[in-house]
Amino acid sequence: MQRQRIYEGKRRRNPLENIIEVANLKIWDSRTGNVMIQNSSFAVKKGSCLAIVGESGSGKSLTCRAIMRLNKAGLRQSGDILLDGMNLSELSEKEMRKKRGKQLCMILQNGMRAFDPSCVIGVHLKETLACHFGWSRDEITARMKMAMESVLLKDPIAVMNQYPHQLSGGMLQRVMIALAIVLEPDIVIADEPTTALDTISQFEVVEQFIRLREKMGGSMIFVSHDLGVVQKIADDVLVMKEGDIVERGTTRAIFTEPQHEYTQYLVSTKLALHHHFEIVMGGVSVAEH
Ligand SMILES: Nc1ncnc2c1ncn2[C@@H]1O[C@H](COP(=O)(O)OP(=O)(O)OP(=O)(O)O)[C@@H](O)[C@H]1O
Repeated sequence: MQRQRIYEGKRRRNPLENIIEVANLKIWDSRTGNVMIQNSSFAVKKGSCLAIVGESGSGKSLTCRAIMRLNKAGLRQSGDILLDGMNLSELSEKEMRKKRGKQLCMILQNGMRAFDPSCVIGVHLKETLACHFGWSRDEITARMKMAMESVLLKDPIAVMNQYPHQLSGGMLQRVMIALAIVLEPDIVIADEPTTALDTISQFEVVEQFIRLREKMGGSMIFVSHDLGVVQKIADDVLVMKEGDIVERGTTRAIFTEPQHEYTQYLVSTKLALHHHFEIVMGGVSVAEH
């Protein structure tokens, strides 16, 4: 059924329910023949947030990078990835570059890796935005300033004049979120965006992600180890284990009635850890909801 719809042409005529559809995704290492993702199919509904959870090495990042077509050389992928009905697997690298940033925006685990270390943040932001929009430098600065203020970055102009290494991990993630606000992509893919941060920055950055969703009304894939955060931000959850999707469902269903033994294990252990985090932060425990 899903595959049939995929081959109706590059773009379907009817308004679609899903912003992303992944069908029969397989990822393997062409050098060793090792298959990391066997056969993965899932969809992200328009305007919703899909969380991908699972232990380290379960294939979450490979899946995200496959959507962006950014997996490292040597890794191959097959299957179909539709963005609003358009099959990304059929696009040339040049066409794909136009989609990245403008329509598909990825926020990485480590902000330091996202920015060019040799130039100040503002240069990177201007180059990125100038490549997608015909805005003047002043217009770009004004839009970025407004977005940066909205994610509570004080003195955006000073931030734009600093090098990545001069900013904290939390600040860099907020700059990335501000950039996503300006880019207004069809979907934001956030791959463990809070993992590299200290506890206080994690808390603040998650709040900004929640606001980003409210602002964009947008679609999101949110990869996280932290099920407490997932419970706050996601509408639906995919659970991955060793390259397979072992369970999927609404966030409520996953947390209240996990079916798979592995999901039951994740929910019980991770919520216990998050409970500790909430106590340390003085917030309300998710377990109390
Ligand atoms: N460039 C690569 N070449 C070969 N194998 C890779 C490559 N990148 C990832 N893998 C392997 O693919 C599997 C899935 O990795 P992936 O990074 O997607 O896991 P993950 O679920 O995102 O884990 P983490 O939470 O630690 O980021 C792992 O076994 C990993 O070693």
